[in-house]
Amino acid sequence: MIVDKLYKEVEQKGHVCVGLDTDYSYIPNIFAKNFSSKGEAIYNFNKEIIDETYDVVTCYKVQIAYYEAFGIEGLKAYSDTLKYIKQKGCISIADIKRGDIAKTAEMYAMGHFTGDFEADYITINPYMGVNDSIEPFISYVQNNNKGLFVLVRTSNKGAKDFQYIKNENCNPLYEIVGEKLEELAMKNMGNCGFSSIGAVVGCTNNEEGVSLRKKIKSMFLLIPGYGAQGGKAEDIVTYLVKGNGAVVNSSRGILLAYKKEENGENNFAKCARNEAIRMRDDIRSYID
Ligand SMILES: O=c1ccn([C@@H]2O[C@H](COP(=O)(O)O)[C@@H](O)[C@H]2O)c(=O)[nH]1
Repeated sequence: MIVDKLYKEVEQKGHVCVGLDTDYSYIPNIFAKNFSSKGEAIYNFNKEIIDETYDVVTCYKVQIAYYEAFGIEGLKAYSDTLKYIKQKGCISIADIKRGDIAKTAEMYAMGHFTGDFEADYITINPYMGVNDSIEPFISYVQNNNKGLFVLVRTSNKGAKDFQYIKNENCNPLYEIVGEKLEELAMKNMGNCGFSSIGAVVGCTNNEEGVSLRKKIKSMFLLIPGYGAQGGKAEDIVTYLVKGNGAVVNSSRGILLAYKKEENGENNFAKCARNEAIRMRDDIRSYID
């Protein structure tokens, strides 16, 4: 199962997931001017970042919004980036946050687990219910070595608007969602002790982190919120199980690391590498 590969990569390379949220405005002019289109510049920027980081990070999360925003050429850059991640032998997470009725979800599954936009993992929004939002993806998990990260508790401030609403027993919605998903996760376990059905849990609101982790024991976590959103390494440890069981995304923190260095524009990929190593070691320093 794909989760076994992810687990092994974390063992070997740490917890860092590089977020390729490649806003065209992030690309230094000195680099972008070598390309005839924005899409080409975005893809080649990603390629440089991947080449400089793939030996020190575990996976790449490609946020589709940044590519859709540039239409067809953006989607070509998206597709080429996913293919390049695969060519380097790395794991890709397509952050697409899809959720719809079952028939439509079947098409999302086909669209993002096969063909031009094929990724190893995708992110799913469970709001429309298990049968519709999640079931249509399960056959790919079981038969095609694919994985899901389902939104459970997100990293943004607005998470509190709905996800923290409590039922009559004082259980917040995110916990109820987590418990339901855990049942499904337990039916799709890898050999590493985690499931290929994982959860997105932000590291910015951690008050009930320990109790949430206990309720979703089998789920491998994708943790956004580190760095630019204020999440810290000490917040991550709550979600690890024997030092494994989660990858931690940083997008702006890594892609824009060059802005903090003198002459960084000429060495943006090297700066990304240094930041990825710093982040990896920062997280490791909290694991005993
Ligand atoms: O709860 C969530 C779920 C997804 N995201 C995504 O992660 C990255 C975060 O980017 P940073 O620049 O490291 O803040 C981005 O793609 C979000 O769409 C999230 O932030 N929170």
